[in-house]
Amino acid sequence: MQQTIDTREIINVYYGTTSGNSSRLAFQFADEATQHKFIPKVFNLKEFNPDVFIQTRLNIFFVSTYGVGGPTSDAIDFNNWLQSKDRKQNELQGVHFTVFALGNTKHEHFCGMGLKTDARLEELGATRIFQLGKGNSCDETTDNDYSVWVESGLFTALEALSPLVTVPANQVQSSIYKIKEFDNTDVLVGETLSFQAQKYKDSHSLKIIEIKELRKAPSPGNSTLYLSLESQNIPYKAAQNIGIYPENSEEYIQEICTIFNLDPKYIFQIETKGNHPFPTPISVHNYLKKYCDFLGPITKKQLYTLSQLVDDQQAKEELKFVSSHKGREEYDTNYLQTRQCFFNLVKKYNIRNISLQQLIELCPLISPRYFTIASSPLKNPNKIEIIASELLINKERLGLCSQFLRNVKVGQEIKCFLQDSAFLMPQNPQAPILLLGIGAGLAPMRAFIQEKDEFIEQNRLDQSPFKGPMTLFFGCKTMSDYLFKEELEEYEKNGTLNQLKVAFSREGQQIRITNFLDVEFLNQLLESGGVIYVCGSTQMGRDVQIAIENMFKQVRKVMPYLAYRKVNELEEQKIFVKELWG
Ligand SMILES: Cc1cc2nc3c(=O)[nH]c(=O)nc-3n(C[C@H](O)[C@H](O)[C@H](O)COP(=O)(O)O)c2cc1C
Repeated sequence: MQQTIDTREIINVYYGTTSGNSSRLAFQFADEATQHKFIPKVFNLKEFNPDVFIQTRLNIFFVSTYGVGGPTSDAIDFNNWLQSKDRKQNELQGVHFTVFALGNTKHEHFCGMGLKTDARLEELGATRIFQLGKGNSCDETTDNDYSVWVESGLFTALEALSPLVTVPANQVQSSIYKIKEFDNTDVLVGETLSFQAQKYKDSHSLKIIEIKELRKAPSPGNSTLYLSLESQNIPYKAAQNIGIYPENSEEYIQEICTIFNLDPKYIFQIETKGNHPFPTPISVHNYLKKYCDFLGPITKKQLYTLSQLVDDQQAKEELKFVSSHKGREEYDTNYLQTRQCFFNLVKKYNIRNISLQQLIELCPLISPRYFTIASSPLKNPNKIEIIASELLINKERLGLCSQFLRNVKVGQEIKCFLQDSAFLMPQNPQAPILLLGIGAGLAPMRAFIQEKDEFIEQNRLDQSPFKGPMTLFFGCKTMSDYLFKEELEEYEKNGTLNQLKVAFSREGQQIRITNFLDVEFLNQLLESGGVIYVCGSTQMGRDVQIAIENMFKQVRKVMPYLAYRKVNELEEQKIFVKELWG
């Protein structure tokens, strides 16, 4: 008898992102849609194809807002297409859509891009399936806002539009990818890669020319590496961002191969009707090394699959529960906050029956890790320098990138790409500059100092973007964490830095750099057209924000409720520039 299967329609899931929030939610939605028996297909908006869009009934958009209510760079072409005057009235009739808009209430045009997308789709005749959702990153509630939105009836609305149908099993692509052994006689046809895989393929391979430890007494999790990469004439800017693709270590690769009984030398190709997730033919070893993220935060799709495979009944129930919407709090507290990953759980539950094909469908691609370049191309035209602090997860294992960087060797090439950071040169070259950095947050500050120093060395200070006085306040725990001590002191001695102050938070008087931010000092700096650059932890960013608010309240007598807005205005005018993490 022919086997049948209950299924719903295809849903196209589009996302436009810069820092990954939209893509994370798009993939999370896809996992949840699969559990509701839909067939989701996720696309970055760079891959947006109007013909595919118009022919697909169900569409969901996850779009973030940047600039003045504008799109992310990967969504610019889509936005131009959608907003173009060439669009005809009712051109999108028959298309059904819903939008989840991402933004931050600290910005004036909160969720502007999502709002514009939602309104324009309706204007062109598309039918809204469900009301627009908004995710606010101000207090990091985006994920919760998403959950609340979904729970307010998104799947009920989708299911009402697309009832279950029973079809012969062979008509449904139960899996997006099919694995096929690579046969040398195969004629290779150029594959279309997914957006992320194409980005990886297009990235540079830069050779490591030097690696050294910057701390005097490093220990696991308390180590800061300096890496110098051959820039191969690739033009770069001081304090630009560099995205580095980490790779899994040989020990982990071997362990995964043993657990799932995979032959690392097996070479395979992928058959798919969609885009290829990574370039093939490829060996299992290279797939596991370069692409398979089995150490990242556990996804709901992975938890659901593990619940199907685990033998223990209690574990089965728990995994199923946390993969569902009802279990979202437990998922957050017990799995995300404790940094559980696929690799750990597979070992914990002794799960061995996962095929290569399932692994490819379950594990996302390894994503790039971003660093801010710590050198100036003017001083170092042939090399790009990076400072990388090690990350220890749960006090027991190094993060994927930390492991990768700890094991790389001089001469090895690493995959990376460059992109602009928030640290742009000041608009007014005469502006006094205040640089505030803690730990590896010294990177962009060092790049700017080097840039100024080189202009001075070349006797061209009049052409420099940093003609005004430059001050650096650097924060670290102890004297042994004082990065580039001699170099920074030399910059102060030769006058590149007009002032250098270092705050040791665990030594002597235990001070933080915010202790240096006297309200009168800040007022004077800003009155003389100064610019403040901050790089470090989110907590430090908040502390600096509070120090500036205090200046507005105490010196300029601004009403307390307006002080916060005043600091936001400084941010919008690029007078207060920050790049924060963690
Ligand atoms: C430079 C910059 C500009 C931003 N501009 C806006 C804005 O105009 N309106 C808004 O609502 N959010 C704005 N945001 C907030 C982002 O949209 C929000 O953090 C979002 O969650 C990022 O999503 P992503 O990780 O997918 O890129 C901005 C964020 C940055 C870093």
